[in-house]
Amino acid sequence: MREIPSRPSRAIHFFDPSNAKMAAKVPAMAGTVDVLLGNLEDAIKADNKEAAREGLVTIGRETDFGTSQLWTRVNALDSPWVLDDLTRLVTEIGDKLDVVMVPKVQGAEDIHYVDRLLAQLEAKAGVQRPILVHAILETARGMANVEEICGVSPRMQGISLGPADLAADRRMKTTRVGGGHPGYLVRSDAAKTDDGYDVHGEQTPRSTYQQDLWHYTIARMVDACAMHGIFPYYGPYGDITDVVGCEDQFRNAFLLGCVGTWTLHPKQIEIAKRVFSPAPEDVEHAKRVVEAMGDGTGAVMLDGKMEDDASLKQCLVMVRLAEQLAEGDPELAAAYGMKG
Ligand SMILES: CC(C)(COP(=O)(O)OP(=O)(O)OC[C@H]1O[C@@H](n2cnc3c(N)ncnc32)[C@H](O)[C@@H]1OP(=O)(O)O)[C@@H](O)C(=O)NCCC(=O)NCCSC(=O)C[C@](C)(O)C(=O)O
Ligand SMILES: [Mg+2]
Repeated sequence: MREIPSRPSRAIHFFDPSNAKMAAKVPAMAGTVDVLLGNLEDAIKADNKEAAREGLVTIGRETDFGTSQLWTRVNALDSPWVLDDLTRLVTEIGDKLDVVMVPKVQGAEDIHYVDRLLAQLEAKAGVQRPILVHAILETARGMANVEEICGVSPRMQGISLGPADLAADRRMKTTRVGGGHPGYLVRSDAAKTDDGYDVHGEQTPRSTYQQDLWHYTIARMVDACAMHGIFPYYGPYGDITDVVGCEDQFRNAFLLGCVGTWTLHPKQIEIAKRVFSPAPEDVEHAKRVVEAMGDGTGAVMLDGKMEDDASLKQCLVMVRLAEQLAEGDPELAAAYGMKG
């Protein structure tokens, strides 16, 4: 495989295959979510690890996933479960499994190990197409090695941010699973008063703006992925009830270059699909720029703004993403004025 297939993956929807109620919902979700991910790692009770693995084997065998991809998140490489996770899943449902997500990746050696093991198991099981690998960025060492991790194997499909483990490993002082923090802010300067500076804002209030705790991490992850032609994703937004904060965090990641995010609860799926599909008005504008730029060289004025070779490239990113999403979604195709 020379190029990682680019398929829509706006929402990577997590489910617990050992939870009968959740598992029962999966067949009906197939075809409506870009990625369905059977989670075996954190959030699955230790006593349920085997039930989750076997539950995923059953779901994998019995479900017609339609246009959805099937991914899994296996247990960590230093856990007692991962060897059985990989062995059982590849030999039983390897032909259905698109991507294996590996948690707590520290460096190239972790991906080498998974790559070799997958190759051995695929050969043993007669799986005809390579199963791809996705790493979660959730340790400081993984972060320091992110460029190397992205380029270490032709199986590397992408990287997601793991904000909870990463925060703990870095000793950040947030206890939230992703999202911002009200204490991480900047404050405007104090106003000058006759007797000095009004540092307490008693006469002139000092405005504050919350900043994005994850900006550096996501931006660096996006660069590392782009450099190696693989795909970056935001991760979980743990405050399920805060749909507004969730949408904002997802959109920041979309604007910075991420192609998708995780969804932990059904109500986050619609948010992810909306945010990671470009807005129809942005696609419309991008199409007008492409049209106006003719052979793609030189500079033109459109609505009072300069457009040139570089802005044309920005617009092509938007148009190509819209085309890809329109292909499988008649509603989006209509909104974008494209062929479905
Ligand atoms: C948050 C929880 C406990 C709330 O679960 P709940 O049952 O309390 O929620 P609910 O609102 O009452 O659920 C409504 C209905 O939706 C169902 N439901 C609920 N969730 C799902 C789902 N995902 N997929 C399919 N169905 C779902 C649920 O079964 C229920 O069905 P019902 O109407 O028939 O009673 C639950 O949604 C859940 O367990 N979600 C997945 C959590 C998960 O996978 N966490 C791990 C990823 S984040 C992580 O690991 C960190 C990271 C990256 O590693 C790092 O930053 O370090
Ligand atoms: Mg984690």
